[in-house]
Amino acid sequence: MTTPWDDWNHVLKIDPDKELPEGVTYGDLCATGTDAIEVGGTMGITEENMSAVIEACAEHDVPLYQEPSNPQVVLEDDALDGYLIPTVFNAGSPFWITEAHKEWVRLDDDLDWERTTTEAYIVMNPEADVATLTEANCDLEADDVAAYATVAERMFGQEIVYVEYSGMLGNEGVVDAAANAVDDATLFYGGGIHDYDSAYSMAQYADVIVVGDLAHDEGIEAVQETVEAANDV
Ligand SMILES: CC(C)=CCC/C(C)=C/CC/C(C)=C/CC/C(C)=C/COP(=O)(O)OP(=O)(O)O
Ligand SMILES: O=P(O)(O)OC[C@@H](O)CO
Ligand SMILES: [Mg+2]
Repeated sequence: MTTPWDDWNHVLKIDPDKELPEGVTYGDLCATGTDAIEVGGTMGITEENMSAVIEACAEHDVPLYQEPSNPQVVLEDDALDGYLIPTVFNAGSPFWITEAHKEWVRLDDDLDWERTTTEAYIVMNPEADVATLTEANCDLEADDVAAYATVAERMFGQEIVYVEYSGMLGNEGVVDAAANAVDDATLFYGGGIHDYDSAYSMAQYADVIVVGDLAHDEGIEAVQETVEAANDV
């Protein structure tokens, strides 16, 4: 089976709760050469701020995905190419593994399964909002992460395994181990990518690097450098 993310090297994650640098537009971000835009964040996400970003990006020619942090903010919008739904494999509470998902399915009997895919998160930065929210056990060695990645792919049939260091640059050995542990699944890496070299270092192992805060903190040229690195590996 081929999936859109088979061909991706770079994803730009836009947080609807964060501002853009002065003079930067969503259109500029869409035109950085990134392979896809993911709209999502952990805290402060509402239907209003989500739809504002999705509307602004929809006018531009780049694949557009929503990454909802809870069922209440999922938007039905034809401009979206799909929904990437997190499930946190090392969460401390089952709510973030399957329970939020159960509630979503219970409350919506008309889900768009064709456009819905889960992402098997392994959350690694204990300081990140996503770690606090999900009570993730981030005290993991490379072999733990590799085993989670294998469980995600082989036992739970996950197409996307996501090593998430949101807010900090991760450990290359950990990402390498995760890469070696998956076969067909697409490995996403995100966290702390801030320039060409950091992007290149993680793109050596991950199939797709995800760049987030850089777009909000630095702007276009910095993001373009990371796109270049992702495509140079
Ligand atoms: C069932 C549905 C529709 C949703 C549930 C989805 C789940 C399980 C979400 C839990 C994990 C989560 C909140 C993912 C959101 C994406 C993410 C990891 C964003 C990065 O977050 P941080 O960088 O930690 O947070 P901020 O940038 O918001 O501070
Ligand atoms: O914001 P950064 O640290 O780039 O992380 C990107 C992404 O993995 C967050 O979910
Ligand atoms: Mg963040």
